[in-house]
Amino acid sequence: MLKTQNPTKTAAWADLDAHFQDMKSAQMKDLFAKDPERFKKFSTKFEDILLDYSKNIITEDTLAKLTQLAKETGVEDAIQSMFAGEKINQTEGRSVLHIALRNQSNTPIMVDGADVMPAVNEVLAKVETFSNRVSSGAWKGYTGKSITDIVNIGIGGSDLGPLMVTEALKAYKKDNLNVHFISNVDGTHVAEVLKPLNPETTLFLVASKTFTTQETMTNANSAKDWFLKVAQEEGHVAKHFVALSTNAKGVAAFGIDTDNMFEFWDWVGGRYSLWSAIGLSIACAIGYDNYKALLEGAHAMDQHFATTDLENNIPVILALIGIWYNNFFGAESEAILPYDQYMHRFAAYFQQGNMESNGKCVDRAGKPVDYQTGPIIWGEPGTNGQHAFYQLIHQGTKMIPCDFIAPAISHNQISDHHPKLLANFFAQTEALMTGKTEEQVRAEFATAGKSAEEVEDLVPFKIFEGNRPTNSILAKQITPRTLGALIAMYEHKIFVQGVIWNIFSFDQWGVELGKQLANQILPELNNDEEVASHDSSTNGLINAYKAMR
Ligand SMILES: O=P(O)(O)OC[C@H]1O[C@@](O)(CO)[C@@H](O)[C@@H]1O
Repeated sequence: MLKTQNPTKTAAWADLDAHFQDMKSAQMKDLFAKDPERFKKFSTKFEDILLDYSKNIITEDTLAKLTQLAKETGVEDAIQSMFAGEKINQTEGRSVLHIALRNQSNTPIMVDGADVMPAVNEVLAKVETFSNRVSSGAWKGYTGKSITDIVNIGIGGSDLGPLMVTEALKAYKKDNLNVHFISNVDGTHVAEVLKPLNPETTLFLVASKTFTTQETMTNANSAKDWFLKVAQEEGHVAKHFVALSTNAKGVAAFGIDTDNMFEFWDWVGGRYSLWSAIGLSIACAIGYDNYKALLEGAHAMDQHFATTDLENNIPVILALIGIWYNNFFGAESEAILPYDQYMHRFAAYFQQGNMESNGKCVDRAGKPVDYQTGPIIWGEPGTNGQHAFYQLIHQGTKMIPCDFIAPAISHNQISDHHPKLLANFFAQTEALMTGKTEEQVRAEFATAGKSAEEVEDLVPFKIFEGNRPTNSILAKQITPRTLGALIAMYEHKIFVQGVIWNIFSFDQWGVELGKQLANQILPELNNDEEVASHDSSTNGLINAYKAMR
């Protein structure tokens, strides 16, 4: 069980509050000027990943006080509890063991007195066999043809992870296989994905932990109708549909042979499930060996997280810096900005990972919190973001802590593209930290031959206050191992923040009400009668819809 401790009642929090009074006007430029060793002190390496957290409004004293907060809120014990398989997902009575899915050391991990590793390894072996058969062409469809297209049907954690990883590792994709993703219940998504495909050579992975999710089951049934319209016989379904789920009964009821089911367990959270059978599309797309390397990278980060003291623990450092801005500077969002087009879904993945984990307002004692918890996560690849929202990050009224991520080596070495990308990667965090003073603006105008009178009115708009915090994560290259480590790093950052905020990070009750009301409204849409069972807005909208269709 996790310790229940209101963080704001700790001595460390009071100490941080006082410290913040000194730091709120601190300028990073001054901190760098005072300490030429600053980069060395506030950067660290993990394998081929360099984390530079020196462009933050922190001192060694800040980090010491934040680390004390982690100690007083039980982070060290919480880490051990998670790795020991304790049921820390308390409201659902479950362990939280995505770390077991990638436990390449194969050390026993106990749940209810049984080691889960044999079952984990059995499913991994099945994933290996299956993905090798599909990617080698040995798996044949009902007309004897090899599979050319894989369609993952899932949503949330049963979509975002496989999608993000197969995009991020597209450089490793098998040439003979295309992978597609259907998630939205909007008929457009299934229609557009299936349009170019051939039922004879298409394999569907129905990915759903519960096998009850409305969008996924609707899309899966439409896909099955599309397939049977050509294949005709129900018996052919077995060669073209597999299920990734914890719910064998639901899988059988849908009409998928449970021999074609890849199971996982209730101690795998949906948003932490890409390491489980939900990752089957990844293994098919990039090959099992690369999928294993992804797991190995995450495992290496797990071992760092579980064995490194708080002061040098990378997920802990990132978590504490995030809390510093979220709870003391009042920052309400964080941007993840990968300077790598393949990583274009990385921020979206952590919208669920972070916001579904820590978007909570009730603490572990069941009491409403009176402090900020999870931030809003957003972001787009660089350099595109620079031409979209960096204006606000540089000169807006909001502090937006940003994580800049870039590979030193691109998978696509075309002329001088990558050096230009990296120049922007380096320049943006420098600009956000240093800004541009009024004197510098005036000097630039003077150098351009502009008289003071000419430009007087423009000067205020060209000033950059700077002092905008960023982390820089420079990886040698985005390989399966590196990506696995990066994902695990952020997973553990989220975990640490949830522990400190005294919330439960592994349930998601907040997604239930909308579904419940949608199920009540759905039958009301199946007739032309006027509805009056809701508020006037919802009634008005539904009735207007009925009048339009
Ligand atoms: O994998 P499944 O059971 O279909 O759930 C899909 C997604 O739906 C949720 O919103 C929970 O209902 C996410 O937590 C989850 O990843």
